[in-house]
Amino acid sequence: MIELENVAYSYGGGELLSEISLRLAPGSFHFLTGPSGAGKTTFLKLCYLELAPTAGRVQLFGKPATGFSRDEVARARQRIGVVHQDCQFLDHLPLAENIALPLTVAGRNVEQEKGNIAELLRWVGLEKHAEALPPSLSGGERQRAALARAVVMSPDIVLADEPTGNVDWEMGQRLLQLLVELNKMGKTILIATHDLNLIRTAKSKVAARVLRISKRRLQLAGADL
Ligand SMILES: Nc1ncnc2c1ncn2[C@@H]1O[C@H](COP(=O)(O)OP(=O)(O)OP(=O)(O)O)[C@@H](O)[C@H]1O
Repeated sequence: MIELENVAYSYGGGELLSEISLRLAPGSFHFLTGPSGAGKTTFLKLCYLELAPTAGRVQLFGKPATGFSRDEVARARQRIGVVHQDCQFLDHLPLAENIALPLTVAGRNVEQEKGNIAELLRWVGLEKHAEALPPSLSGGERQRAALARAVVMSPDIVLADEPTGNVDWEMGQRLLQLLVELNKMGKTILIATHDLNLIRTAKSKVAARVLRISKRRLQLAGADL
C-alpha cells in the first residue's frame, strides 16, 4: 500500500529522517512512536505525499509517487484518510457538513450520502451534534469528528497523528476501539502516538506492530514497551 525505500527528509538543515524503509501491508496495524520532534508528523506527511522525500523512494498503491500527476496525487489521497493532530474544521459550518467536506471536494453528491453521514456520526457517538458548530465541541468530540471526516471517503488507509492527544483515558479507549474496528474491516492503520499505555491496550485487541523513530532512523520496537 505504502512503501518507503531508503527515504530521507530534511527541512533544510541536517537530515531529520534518514534511511527509512518500510512496507505497510494491506490490513496491517502499526503504531509510530518516538520522542517529541523526532519526525512522526513528518513521516506521516511523506506517506500521504504532503512532503516529497529529499532522498529515496515512496511508492503508493504499487506506483512510484514521483511519477504521479496532480490527478493521481488527488486520487491517491482520496484512498488515505488522515486524522491531523490539530483537527481543524470550518467553524461556520455544522459538524455534519464538515464531515461531508471531503465528499464535496471530490465532487460527490452529498445529498445522496446523507444516510452514510448520519451513520458515521452515530458510529463516533456524535449523532446529537450533527448541527452543532465545531467551536461548541469538546476536545474529544472534535477528535471523534476528525476520525469520522477521515473515513468518510471510505479510504483504504487511515493515518492518525496523536488521535488521542487531547482526551482522557476512556475517550482514548473509545477512539482506539473505532480504529480497531476499521482495521477489522480491512483498513490499513498507522497511528502516531506518545501514549505507550494506548499501545499496550491495543496489543491485546489487535496484532499491532510498533515502529519507533530514534536518532533519525525507523526501528521496529521490541515487546518491551
Ligand atoms: N515546516 C517545517 N519547517 C522546518 N522545520 C520543521 C517543519 N515542520 C516540522 N519541523 C521540525 O521538524 C522536527 C520534527 O517535527 P515533527 O512534527 O515531524 O515531529 P513529531 O515527532 O511529530 O513531534 P511531536 O511528537 O512533538 O508532534 C521538529 O524539530 C520540527 O520543529
